[in-house]
Amino acid sequence: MFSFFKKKPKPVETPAVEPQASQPANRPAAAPATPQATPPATVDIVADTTAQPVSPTPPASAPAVEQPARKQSWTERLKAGLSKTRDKLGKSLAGLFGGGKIDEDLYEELETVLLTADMGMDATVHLLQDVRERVSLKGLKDGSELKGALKDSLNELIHPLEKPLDVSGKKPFVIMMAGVNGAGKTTSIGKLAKYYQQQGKSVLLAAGDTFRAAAREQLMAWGERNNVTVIAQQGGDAAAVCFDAIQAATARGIDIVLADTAGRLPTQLHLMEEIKKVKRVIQKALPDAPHEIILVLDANIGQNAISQVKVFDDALGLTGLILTKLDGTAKGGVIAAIAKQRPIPLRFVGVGESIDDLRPFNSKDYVDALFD
Ligand SMILES: Nc1nc2c(ncn2[C@@H]2O[C@H](COP(=O)(O)OP(=O)(O)OP(=O)(O)O)[C@@H](O)[C@H]2O)c(=O)[nH]1
Repeated sequence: MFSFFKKKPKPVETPAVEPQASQPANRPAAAPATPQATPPATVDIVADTTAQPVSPTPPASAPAVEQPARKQSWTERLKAGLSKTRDKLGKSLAGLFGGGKIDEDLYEELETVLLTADMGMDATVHLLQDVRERVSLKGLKDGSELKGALKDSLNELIHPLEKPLDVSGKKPFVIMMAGVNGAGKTTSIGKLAKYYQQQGKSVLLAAGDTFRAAAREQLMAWGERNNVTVIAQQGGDAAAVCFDAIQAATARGIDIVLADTAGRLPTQLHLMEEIKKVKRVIQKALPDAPHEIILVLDANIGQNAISQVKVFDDALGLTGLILTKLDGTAKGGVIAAIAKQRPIPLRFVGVGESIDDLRPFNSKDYVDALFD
């Protein structure tokens, strides 16, 4: 019934990122279908990959990722990734920071700029109040001095989200992923698996997205290329896949289990019930698991992120967030909205499709990349 494969483990010091191995587990070009309450009548057969050699070429569904001639540093990539938000914010702020008296008109303009960067009303009101206090405390007079005050204020607001995920102390450490369709769960799992592998940790993947056959194949192909065990099941029970994966990880002394789940909208109540069941079954497999429940958010959705965070948090008790696709949006200000309205630790941010484009969130780097 269960089909899983494992490549012979290579030494941990396996050369970090070969061009092929560096590709994230990409989805096929076709848009994902909204999952159905019941699994599709016909399901792609999961090949028994136990004895299959590693394919030297990536599957068609994994588009090539161009490697830059010179590898950019993370700060450079973060800055490049946030360029859309920065352009929008920066252009508007340039007028405000350009000089001139700090007066009510200027505060009004600042309010508009913050709202259009998707910071949301609560965070905007908070930031304005805080900037006003800083201005009066420091006796600032000129608009050009506002930039520093705003940077400090924003950093203070979002800094509490900077809580790197500590995966030590539990073995296996079980991370469960949740989110809407196409948010970037499967891709993030591939990136995280590589991230933890590079730290010398053993990783096992649970292909719990049993609605989208391509997601399972995506994970299996990725696991095969990167010597990571993937537990997959042909058919519809995500909870069973996760249960099986945790048992396998426990038996093999694996450090980290990354459990994928199907994309779902917070309004699809039956699917929200299904994901609660996945969590309960994980708890049955290992009483204190899942140790981390991450909601993966696509930064393009801006303010909608807040309602997603609230519903998934109420259903599952989120312990972390991943914000993907910051590179494709001018809505990077949504982090401030999250910090104000539901401050769940932002474990990682994604600024691109390459394997290195997912990193732990650092509030100062983020603010610097946004303003400088
Ligand atoms: N530009 C950019 N693209 C990203 C990022 N993260 C993920 N993607 C892309 O987003 C698309 C969707 O990613 P998936 O990982 O398949 O999404 P998913 O949440 O697993 O989707 P479902 O299985 O339908 O729930 C893929 O094309 C990814 O390459 C990012 O940080 N930046």
